[in-house]
Amino acid sequence: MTSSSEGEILQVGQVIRERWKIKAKIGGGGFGEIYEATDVQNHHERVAIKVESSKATKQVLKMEVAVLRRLQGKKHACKFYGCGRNDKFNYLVMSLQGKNLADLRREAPKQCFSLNTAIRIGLQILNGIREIHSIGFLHRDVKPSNFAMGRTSQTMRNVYMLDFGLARQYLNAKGEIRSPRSAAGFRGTVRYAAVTAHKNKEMGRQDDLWSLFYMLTEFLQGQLPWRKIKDKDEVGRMKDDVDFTTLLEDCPSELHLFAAHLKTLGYPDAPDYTFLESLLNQVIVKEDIKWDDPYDWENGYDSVPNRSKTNGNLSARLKSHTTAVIRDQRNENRALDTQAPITMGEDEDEQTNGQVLGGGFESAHDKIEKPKYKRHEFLKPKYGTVNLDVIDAVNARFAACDEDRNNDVEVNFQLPSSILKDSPAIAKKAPINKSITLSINNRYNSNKSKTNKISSFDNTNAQMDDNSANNLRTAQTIMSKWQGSFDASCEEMMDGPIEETNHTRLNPAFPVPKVSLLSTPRSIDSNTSPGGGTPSSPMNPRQSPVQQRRASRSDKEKSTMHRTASCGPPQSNSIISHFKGLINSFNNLGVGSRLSRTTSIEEPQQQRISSSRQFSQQPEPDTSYGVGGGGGIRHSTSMGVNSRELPARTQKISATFNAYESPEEREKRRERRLRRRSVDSNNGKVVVHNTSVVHSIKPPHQNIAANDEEFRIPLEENNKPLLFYKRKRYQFLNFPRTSSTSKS
Ligand SMILES: Nc1ncnc2c1ncn2[C@@H]1O[C@H](COP(=O)(O)OP(=O)(O)OP(=O)(O)O)[C@@H](O)[C@H]1O
Repeated sequence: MTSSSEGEILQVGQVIRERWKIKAKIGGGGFGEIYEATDVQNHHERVAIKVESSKATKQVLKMEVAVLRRLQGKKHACKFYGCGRNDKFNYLVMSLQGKNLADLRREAPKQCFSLNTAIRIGLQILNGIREIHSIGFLHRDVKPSNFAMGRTSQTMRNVYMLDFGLARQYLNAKGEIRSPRSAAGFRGTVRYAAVTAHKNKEMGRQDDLWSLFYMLTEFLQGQLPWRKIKDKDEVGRMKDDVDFTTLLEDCPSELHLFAAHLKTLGYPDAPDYTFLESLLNQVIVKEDIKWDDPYDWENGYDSVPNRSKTNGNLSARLKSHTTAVIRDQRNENRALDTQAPITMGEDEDEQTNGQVLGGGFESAHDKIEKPKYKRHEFLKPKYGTVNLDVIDAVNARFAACDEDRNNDVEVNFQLPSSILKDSPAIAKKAPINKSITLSINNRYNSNKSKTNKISSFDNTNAQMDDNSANNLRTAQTIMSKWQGSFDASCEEMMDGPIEETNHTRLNPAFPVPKVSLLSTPRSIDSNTSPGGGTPSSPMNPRQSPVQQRRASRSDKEKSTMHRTASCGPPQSNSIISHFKGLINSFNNLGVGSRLSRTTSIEEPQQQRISSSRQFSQQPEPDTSYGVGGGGGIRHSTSMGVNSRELPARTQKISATFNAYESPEEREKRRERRLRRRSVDSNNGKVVVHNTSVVHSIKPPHQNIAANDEEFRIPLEENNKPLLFYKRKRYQFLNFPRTSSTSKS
């Protein structure tokens, strides 16, 4: 134990909330500091207090509190006594436990436990993991230092699970498995993390159990082959290619079966905890282990065999195999990397080298070397180097942010008759109105049910998707890939109540039968332009690097997406352009553009009529916005299709956004737009009516690539390419930390 000193969050003798008096610092991990304290209001009961600085970039204590509260009453959870915050720190008060398993193993002469101890401890950990899974969470940092033995005579043989700072909810409020993100940052501790984590994939329940498997192996063998290896990716490759026969040499054969079961499990699969438990129980029976036997540390490690010696150097024996694999796979595995900063928990005892660290604290060296999680920053990509998986992860984040917010946007697309003619499937689905409704942000909930609220979880960092049924997962994933473009700012969503404003909820002007549109730009690209990069694609000339990467994804990747093209046959380029234009417009809105936009796309012969009827802006006094001073205009708000007044052949997409814009800004924008359009204007193809721009659409059979400009709804006022918006959207992820609130 170390006493707290200057520079640490709490000082010895300090009393928190007139109740908990700090006695000593007993631990300090990557995310906080642990102190022993006494409860001066309750017979000086000894408690543990975990604190994190309120200025810490990683605020994990709220998650810890949320999980620990839900675990109350479970056998392997500490008692929760209270929590709170002040301007300096956040704290969590819980029951004080004894030594953690990492320390206990290090104290053993050969850094390993007897089979007797390892299996019984393993069984308890298995049950602890089962408990946290039963409340809908993954631990994601299962490792020896996150399990401690009880401290009192009643609890000293019980294992307690600690540290829920990296926990993640895998069930939604309906008890359904949340859709996996196709990319997730590395979470956990390199030595014990499952291969899934190394691959930046969404972790499932089986991954906590893989960590238990590595723990058990280390308990028995005294080391893991990748113990000395710092490189996360290399460790991941070693785990992926490990020879289990060598790894589990001299271990009970049941451990092979343990691993074999885990290998059969994917993200959504429920592990067979009972089977795994029975495997460990078989060892207990086979080895005649008694539950009352002392644990190794209780009898001074007398019963610990010299396993490490009989096993020789496990790392060395496995090394030649894995090195060869590493060389072969190095390039291939680079594809697993995301551009986002990868952070990781570090090996807990890499520096111990077989020695026991006093009190089990991290050395200063550990602390310097230990990379810190950047929980909210890991998705922030470098400009221009975003890969698709990161985009998917971002979209998942956005999905998490829009929980129960009324920010859904619905757009009705009136399809050009030429397309309907070419696409009987669409025509069949929307026989009367020839419309497609695209629900934006209301992802996965085509029935618009909003029952996925997880109301009791407002005050934590948990990320919750409101995605629902498993059988919709494919569609959900697809929708998220596209619809992420429409999400509003996380900042806005996370920072307290949202007023439902017109610009966050746009209703269709005329409700029409809804048809889900599940084909993504990616699949559209592949349909219309195999390879995604042919010059004939109308999108191609302006494809951002992200789009190009998207288009050039390998066939293998594409096939694993199980894309659903519910719109039937490949669609005409013009409708794709319409959608893309709308996406771009929404992007503008999403990044907080103050532009007012009234845009119409319609057939040439109708453009003047419709523009005058439909798209004239409706100035209103600038009273309700109260920003930007007087003289601003609040524009009308509507989005949808209105073809009632128009002749039957007119097909149009209209989008009018409600946003503030001063007259000067509007005028400047108009001038810029005119400059941009001057060429086309000369051909009479673009008509500027008032402040509305009406673009003519060429019939699909014409060479639209050459006239791509015509098909684009104006983008941002500086006409930056799409990537600009993508980048802006990522910036939302860097939202300022919301201040935590006391839960006590
Ligand atoms: N309730 C407790 N009783 C006794 N010791 C505790 C308790 N909670 C934590 N500790 C000790 O503090 C150490 C670090 O705790 P914890 O894992 O919660 O912090 P952390 O900052 O998340 O650490 P890391 O990043 O290394 O996982 C534990 O290994 C354990 O030894």
